[in-house]
Amino acid sequence: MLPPPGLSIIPSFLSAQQYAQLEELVRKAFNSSIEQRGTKGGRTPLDYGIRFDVRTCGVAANEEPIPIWMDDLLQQIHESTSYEKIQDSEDPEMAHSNINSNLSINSEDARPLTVLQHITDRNQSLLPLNFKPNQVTIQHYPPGIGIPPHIDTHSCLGTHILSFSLASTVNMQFQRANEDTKRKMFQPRRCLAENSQILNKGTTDKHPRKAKQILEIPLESNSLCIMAGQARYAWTHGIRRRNTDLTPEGSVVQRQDRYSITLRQVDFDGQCQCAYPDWCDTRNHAYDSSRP
Ligand SMILES: O=C(O)CCC(=O)C(=O)O
Ligand SMILES: [Fe+2]
Repeated sequence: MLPPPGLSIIPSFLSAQQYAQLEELVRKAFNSSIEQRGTKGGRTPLDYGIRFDVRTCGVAANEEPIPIWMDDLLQQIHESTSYEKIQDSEDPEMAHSNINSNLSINSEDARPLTVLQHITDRNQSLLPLNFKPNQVTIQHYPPGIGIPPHIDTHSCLGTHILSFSLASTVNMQFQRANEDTKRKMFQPRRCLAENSQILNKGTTDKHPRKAKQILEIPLESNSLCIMAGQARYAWTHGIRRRNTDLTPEGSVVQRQDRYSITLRQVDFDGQCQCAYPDWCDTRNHAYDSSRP
């Protein structure tokens, strides 16, 4: 099983100094925030630029601008657009098609796969030239906490979803969307599973669901994960609620406090043009994005 076309993971994204500075400021933002909106299934989100509500999957205005201390990260992301062959980037799946790997089928209790060494060719464009995130969410995941499998809302959240990881490595799971995904996505509260998931203390599922083809990929600190194409529109991503993960070599690692910075380009009137109508709220009229 290959990783979803359109997925890129860039390790050591910032210089060591820039990374250390950013991690300190992210921790500080949580400690000093007077405006914490409570936790979402154990995660604490802080939104900048525009507010994204993971429960309704909608966006709303937000007074808090993207802080200037994120400038190094934004600048480095901007530089990721300036690789050559920009003109080829219209089809993000092509731009990412050479994630070359020896990946194999993975089930929930198998070892995770790694794509950290499968970096997109630097001669390919990772992001469109006009990519400019206007919505940033920082999340804190204490050990044992995850995020249910989901596809970021098609209509309002743009063609590329970025996630920068800090502090702890965590395994992210990717799965091709299916009927079950559709049912969950277009029900009144898409992330209903959030609070009903059982905290799994083990490294792997006690009762792995058979035939579930799930790719598990470690996201190391200071790595940038870019989801485009199928990875963004037609595969779910999520993090299981557990205290430990397996490395690709099979060792058990204890999770630490993890932070992530998700960056998106929001279009309030967005009409998604993707090729995956099954998972698309623009095409699926049962979905009402104005729902509270
Ligand atoms: O924490 C992460 O790396 C991903 C977060 C995410 O998928 C989301 O907020 O939509
Ligand atoms: Fe997401």
